[in-house]
Formats: sequence, structure tokens, C-alpha cells
Amino acid sequence: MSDDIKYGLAGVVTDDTAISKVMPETNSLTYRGYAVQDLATQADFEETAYVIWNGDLPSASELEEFRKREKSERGLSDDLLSVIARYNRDAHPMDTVRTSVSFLGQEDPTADDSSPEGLYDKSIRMMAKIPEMVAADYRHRKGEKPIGPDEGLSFSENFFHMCFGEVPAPEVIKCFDISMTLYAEHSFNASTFAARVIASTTSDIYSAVTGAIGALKGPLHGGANEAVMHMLKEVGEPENAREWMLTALKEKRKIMGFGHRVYRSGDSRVPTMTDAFKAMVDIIDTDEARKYWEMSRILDDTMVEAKGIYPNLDFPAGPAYYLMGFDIPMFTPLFVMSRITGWTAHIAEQLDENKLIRPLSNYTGPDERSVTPIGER
Ligand SMILES: CC(=O)SCCNC(=O)CCNC(=O)[C@H](O)C(C)(C)COP(=O)(O)OP(=O)(O)OC[C@H]1O[C@@H](n2cnc3c(N)ncnc32)[C@H](O)[C@@H]1OP(=O)(O)O
Ligand SMILES: O=C([O-])CC(=O)C(=O)O
Repeated sequence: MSDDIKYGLAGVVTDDTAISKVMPETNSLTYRGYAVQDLATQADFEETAYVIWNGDLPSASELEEFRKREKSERGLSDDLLSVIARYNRDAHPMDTVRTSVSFLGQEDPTADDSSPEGLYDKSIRMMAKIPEMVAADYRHRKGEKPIGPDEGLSFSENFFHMCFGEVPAPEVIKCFDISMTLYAEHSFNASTFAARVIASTTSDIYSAVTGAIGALKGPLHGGANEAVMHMLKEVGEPENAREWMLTALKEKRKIMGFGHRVYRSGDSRVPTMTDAFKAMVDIIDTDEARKYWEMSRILDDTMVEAKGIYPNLDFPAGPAYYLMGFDIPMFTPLFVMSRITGWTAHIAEQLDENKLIRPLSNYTGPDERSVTPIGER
């Protein structure tokens, strides 16, 4: 290890961005200058997507136009639906959504159009189509036929409709929609950086998004929302929670849903997601819902008290998604449905003033040596 190297690029600023600002000193986050909490509670995910892509809040007519455009892009080709119908039912849903996005790219004859308008078209197209890829795959693994999109429904309502054939209570939709806004964008996180690296080679937007999905899958990044729910299931009951956490820490286990590379004293998005999770628990009002709420409170308090490490967004999002009825392996694809907005905004920003991303490395392998012919080895 060398003192001159910033391993994992920790603390390194690699480019400018005007999309979001992560402020660890105040545990806050803005998208294009708007506080994420305000967007989550006072706007909806469609308005947030508009802000991320266009820079300002839409007027009423701009928003109406944008909603129409998103709805008009919904719907998968018969070819893609038949590919989804052939996916391995045991495959991880992140692998299947990665494959579906890649398939969408090869269906688009303008995939290489990287003009600002071309990128914007494809960004809206992916926002509109990824939910159906996830929902159709969810139903396929249950042996059920896909349910097509409903133009009368919002982005979040339509997703529940395509998964379950019904739209739940408004509080559940609101909780889901808030999670979409909170997950949408977070500066140079690993998956966004992966997308920017791919875009910087002037590859196409679908390739950059496909790579970003691969980066998001890992449990140190987006995959943590699934890992959190596995942890809650392992803990089992609220009365086990404190002891479970103290033992896990003693055993030096990594506790999923805690810690963050940038925030060191709390993730800006957690209070809003926790409030939404609690509001949903109160509406659902079952023993199971209260159990996961209480358990997560105890785990959070114990971790902060014992290690001073705070929960990240995946911690409240995991159990919230579970109580909405989603299977655990679907949680990270839900993140994809949201982060497609941030990724594509970053791809456009990267291409606007592109410079190939190619850092240097510190070689630590053997000194130069000669190749001994095979007969002499
Ligand atoms: C939406 C998102 O992607 S948010 C991130 C989701 N990921 C997770 O929740 C996975 C669990 N968390 C982690 O693995 C880490 O906190 C990361 C990957 C998010 C950040 O990692 P880094 O910035 O590299 O932090 P780093 O690993 O250096 O941690 C610093 C110290 O805190 C400890 N620590 C950090 N997170 C955790 C954790 N979740 N559980 C236990 N200890 C932890 C580390 O062991 C380390 O201790 P040490 O100094 O005694 O070695
Ligand atoms: O910023 C990060 O490193 C991870 C994160 O919270 C996100 O991508 O939302």
C-alpha cells in the first residue's frame, strides 16, 4: 500500500457535476439545487425525473406533457416479452433486468445517437420500460402472464398494477414513490461512475446503463437493500435485535444497510424514508409490519451506540419494500427503476464535455524477466 494512492478513489474529486450535491457536513442532498426531502414529499417521481434531466421544476403544462411522453413510451416489444418468458426462473432479477436493458439497446436502430435529444429520448424510454421488464420477469418466475401498462396510472401506481394486478392504498404508493425520488441520484456513486466511464469511451447509452446495473447489483452498493431484509429475517424478533447486533459486531461482521463512503454521520435520505416506512407500517397495521419496524429501530440504535455508524438509505428501504409485497431479490431492480434517471443524466453530462476516463495504476508485480521457452520450464 502506498501513501500516495487514494485506494478506491476515496476522497478524490474526478470531474464537475451540476446534477446533485451530496453534503456530508450537513447530512443533506440536493438535486439541481432542490432539497431531496422537499422533492420526495412535495413532488412526485415524474417531477423529480424532469428536474434531474431538465434542471428546473416543470410548469404544470410541462409536467403534463412529460407525463404523456413517459406513458407513450411504456410497453415492451413482443420479442422482448418472449425473451423474458424464457429467462431462467432462478436467475437473479438484477441479471434479468440487465439482460432486458441490453436487449432493448439492440432493438433500437438509433442506439448510437448521442445527440442531446437522442439521449433524452432514450432516457425517458428506459424510465418508461424498465418497470415492465421488472414486473414481467416477476410474474414469469411465478408462472403468470405479464400484465401490460395502464396509461391511466402514474409511474408508481402502474408498477404495482403490472406486478400484482391491483393498486394498493395511497400511503403505500406514496412510500414507494418517495423511495423512487430518494434513490434517483447520488453524484459519483459506484454505478454512476461506471456509467460515466463507459460513456466516456463514446459507447452508447444502453451499454453504459447495462454496465451501471452490473455495478449496482453488488451488496456494497445497491444490493444492500436485499441484504438488509435477509438480516432482519435472520434476527427474527425485536427482542433478539440488540443481542444479535452486539454479537455480529463482536464477530466483526459487516452490517448491511449501515455505513457510507461519503456520509459519516448520517445519510441525508434516511429520515424521509424512515418516516415514509413508519406511515406505511401504521396503515398496514399488522403484527408483521410492527415487528420489522421495531426491530429496525433497535438495530439502528444499537449500531449507532456501539460503533457510531449510521444507517444508509437501503436500511429503511429494504423492509418497506418487503411490506409492500415485493420478493427480496426484486429490491435492487426497484433501485434500477429509479436510478435510471441519475445514470442517464450523468451520461449526458459526461458526453457534453467528454474526456476519456483513464486513471493510472501503481505497478506492484514482478520485475521485468525473460520468457523461458516451454521445453526449458
Ligand atoms: C445506496 C448505497 O449504495 S449505500 C451503501 C450500501 N452498502 C451497504 O450498506 C454495505 C455495508 N456498508 C459497507 O460495506 C461500507 O460502509 C461501505 C462500502 C458502504 C463504505 O465503505 P468505506 O467507505 O470503504 O468504509 P470503510 O470500509 O473504510 O469503513 C470504515 C470503518 O467502518 C467500519 N464499517 C463501515 N461500514 C460498516 C458496516 N456496515 N458494518 C460494520 N462495520 C462497518 C469498517 O469496518 C471500518 O472499520 P475499521 O476502520 O475498524 O477497519
Ligand atoms: O453514494 C454512494 O456511494 C452510494 C449511494 O448512497 C447511492 O448511490 O445512492
